[in-house]
Amino acid sequence: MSFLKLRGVTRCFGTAAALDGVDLDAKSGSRTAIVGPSGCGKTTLLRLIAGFDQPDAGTISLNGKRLATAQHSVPAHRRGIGLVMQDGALFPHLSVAENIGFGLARRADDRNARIVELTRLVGLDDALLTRRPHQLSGGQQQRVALARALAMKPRIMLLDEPFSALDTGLRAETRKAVAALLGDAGITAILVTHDQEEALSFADQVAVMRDGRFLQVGPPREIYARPASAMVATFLGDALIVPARIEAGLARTPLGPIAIDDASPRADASVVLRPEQIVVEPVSGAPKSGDGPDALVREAEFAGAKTTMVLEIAGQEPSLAAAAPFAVTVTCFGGHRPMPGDRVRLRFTSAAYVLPSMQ
Ligand SMILES: Nc1ncnc2c1ncn2[C@@H]1O[C@H](COP(=O)(O)OP(=O)(O)OP(=O)(O)O)[C@@H](O)[C@H]1O
Repeated sequence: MSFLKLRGVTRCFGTAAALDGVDLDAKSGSRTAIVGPSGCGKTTLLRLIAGFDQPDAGTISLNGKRLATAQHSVPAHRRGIGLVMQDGALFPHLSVAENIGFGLARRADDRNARIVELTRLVGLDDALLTRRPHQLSGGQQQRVALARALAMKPRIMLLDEPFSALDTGLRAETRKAVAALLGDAGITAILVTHDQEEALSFADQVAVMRDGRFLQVGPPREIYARPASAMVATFLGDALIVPARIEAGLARTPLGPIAIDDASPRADASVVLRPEQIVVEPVSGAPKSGDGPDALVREAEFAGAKTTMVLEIAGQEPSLAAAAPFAVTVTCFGGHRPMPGDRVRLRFTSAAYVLPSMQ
């Protein structure tokens, strides 16, 4: 059963709808990531769930009880919802211990023991308890913010880009630690992020948002492999999207015929290939069966494990409305690191996915 349930949640500022009829179901103990471009409504949604703002229409329910409608709103402090923000929002004049214990009863006998317990729970050393927030690293500050939120024993933890100020290594490490901790405590988490990798690795449910609506909601593997539209495909990672005519179980494309997932014949379609399905090799000898087209490397941006290239390919399917020569941007991983001017051959290692929608 759904623990957190949103139905038709709408919030307008002036005439513009920041949220436009959002539905969401999150099971108890699950982790949902909301991902989308800047200004699409992610923070507005978290603020409504937290109780800092009220919907103009729709309902927000938690465990079968209504938290908010346009007419009624349970105050934020009665919702049992924790919130961790991008910058941690720690109180700068308080020590780490005072920050963590902020919401705990001052006179409680076990206050200090609970602060130490929470400190250890988030992987911090007790020695940091006397420090002020500015004497901590960004990652340590985020863990203190998390401990402070956990102290209130929330039923739901809302995380608004909590890792974005951290550098890459620390970010991945903190994210993993937080996911494990929330999982162990059985706390339902809603994470807002710009970062698709973060969304896919953190969550068991990803919601892709645009212009105040969810374009697609689903498990990370499903939504990555079977995006509902080109926008979802490109938002969740690098994608090569090519126009296609689907016939006889194959996609006829400007890159030549490409094997596809099962799909019915269609004159006007698009297929998606992810970088891990594309091998870029030096041209050697005649093409073998199953090889893709040869191409000229126009641009190549080397970024360590991956190289992103603009390739020029002699259009192979003149009936498709794609300019010949056809230019594609391809990201590939692997040992071959082509340079501009090189000739390369493409090979697709698994079937492409036919997008259900042309948008
Ligand atoms: N208090 C407000 N008054 C007027 N407009 C607002 C208000 N809060 C948000 N908006 C508008 O609502 C839309 C959604 O904003 P929101 O902050 O939810 O987006 P976001 O997806 O969190 O963006 P970002 O990723 O940049 O933080 C934006 O167009 C924003 O300008």
